[in-house]
Amino acid sequence: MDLSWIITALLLLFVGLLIIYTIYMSAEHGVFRKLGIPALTPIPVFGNFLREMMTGPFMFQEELYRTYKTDKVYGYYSCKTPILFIRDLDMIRDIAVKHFGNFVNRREFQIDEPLDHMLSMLKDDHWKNVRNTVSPTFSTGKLRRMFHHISDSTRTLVEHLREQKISGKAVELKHLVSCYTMDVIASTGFSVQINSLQEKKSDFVIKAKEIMDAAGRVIFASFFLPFMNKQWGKIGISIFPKGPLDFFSFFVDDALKNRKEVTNNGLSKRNDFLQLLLESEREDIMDNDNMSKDEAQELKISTGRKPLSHTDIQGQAIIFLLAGYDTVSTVLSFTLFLLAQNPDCCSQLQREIDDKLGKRIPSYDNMQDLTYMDMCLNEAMRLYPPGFQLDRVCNEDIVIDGVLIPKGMTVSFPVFAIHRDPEIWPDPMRFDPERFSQANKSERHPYAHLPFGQGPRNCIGMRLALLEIKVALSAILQEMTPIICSETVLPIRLKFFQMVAKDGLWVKLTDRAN
Ligand code: HEM
Repeated sequence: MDLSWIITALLLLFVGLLIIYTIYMSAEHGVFRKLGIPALTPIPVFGNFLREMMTGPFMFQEELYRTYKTDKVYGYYSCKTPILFIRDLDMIRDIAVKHFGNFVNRREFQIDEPLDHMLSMLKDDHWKNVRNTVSPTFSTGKLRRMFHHISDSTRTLVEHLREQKISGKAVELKHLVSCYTMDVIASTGFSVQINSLQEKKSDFVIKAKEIMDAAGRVIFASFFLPFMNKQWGKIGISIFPKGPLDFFSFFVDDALKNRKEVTNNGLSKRNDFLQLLLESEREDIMDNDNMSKDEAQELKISTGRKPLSHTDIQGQAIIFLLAGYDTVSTVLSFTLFLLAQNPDCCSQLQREIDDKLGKRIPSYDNMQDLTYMDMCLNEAMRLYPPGFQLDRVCNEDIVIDGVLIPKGMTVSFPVFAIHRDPEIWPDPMRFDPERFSQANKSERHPYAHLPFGQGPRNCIGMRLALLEIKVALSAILQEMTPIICSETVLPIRLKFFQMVAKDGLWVKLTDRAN
């Protein structure tokens, strides 16, 4: 055959595929017009994705929130997928709580096993079963038993900060605090003792970071090649880096094997997340001698619970790592930074700590009555919420408050924009913990503040997260004060796609005595 024929045939094939791809990617681009919902005008294939990428998700969310100021809901297209933003707080409540049964699942992303078994990704009854099984891990009794792990990691962090304070050097809070949260996860999750501040070469730290850095690739694959979802594995391509995933899968398998031997030999058990997952494999958990009556009761309530599969267990071990690392370090580092910027609030918080704790090492019980600390944390999470956009997928046509939401539609809560809405939060960029006093709170819509989401699918790790943050914050502020310094860059500018300060969160630490 003549070469020019081959080239023409290939060209035609390419153009044909391009047309099919364009039609496929743009097939749903008229949905908001049909529903009579205001929306951005999409361009073929990309929808409004390019605009979102150019503006960055934070600014994009705020821009739309301002544009559709008078609308309860409005839409945009994330490549192929229509996304319905819900601006109205009553509607958010209805979706997250009242009609939860119709909005159980989240938007699907392309991920490989065992990541597709992580709680955050599971659907319907599978999600319900795993959530019921994992929930007791975060009960008071369990958190109390994990507390010494948190205490130990806090001591390491404070010792390091003390050295920095003495040297008079500026510190970048996000980096330091991330090392702390990695240590806490390794110990509370897996009873692995690491010191990330010293051992930067620890396999655990390196592999965990590699997994977390792969998020961009997952988004790209899911948005532009949605028809390939679930197909990558079949053609031998792993969207997530295979090495670190295997590392964690083997790590979990190995730990589970050892634990089973310990249990079978009647030796004493570990108090960590992995141990609880292991126990969930067994159906005789109600008679487990390692549980308090309350905890056993909590489990009994979840009747019909099936034991978790091995892949389920691997998935939960990995989500424990992914969900608990960056979120906690973001909140803790921004809170310390905002306190450095607002010395009056910092002094008030230190007075509360002095009052409730004195110089004692923070204990589990002390953490429950630090009300001003709760107010500071809530205010920091208002300004810098790690979960800045939350979504649910509608599983049956439903009309809420006069708006028809069709089956399959992804609805999204614009948390970042709601948290900075001047009509809800006057002078929104000002750090003002008083916004969370009982009196001020009672005057506001309860769904105006959503740092941990809402309803049955909210953050399962909230209590552990707050405990970690409060213990570290108390121990640091008991003996030192963060202050802004010549290295501090203000105002805070966020990275394009992450809740991370572009220029770092630089402060100096001074002695309380000064
Ligand atoms: C300050 C730290 C944290 C923040 C701000 C945070 C925030 C969130 C948010 C906003 C959601 C989505 C909720 C929704 O859709 O309504 C979520 C879900 C989740 N979080 Fe957290 N989180 C934090 C720490 C943690 C920790 C420490 C863990 C576990 C160790 C954890 C585990 C999870 C899991 C498993 C889900 C998915 C729950 C489900 O789908 O049922 N989070 N988190």
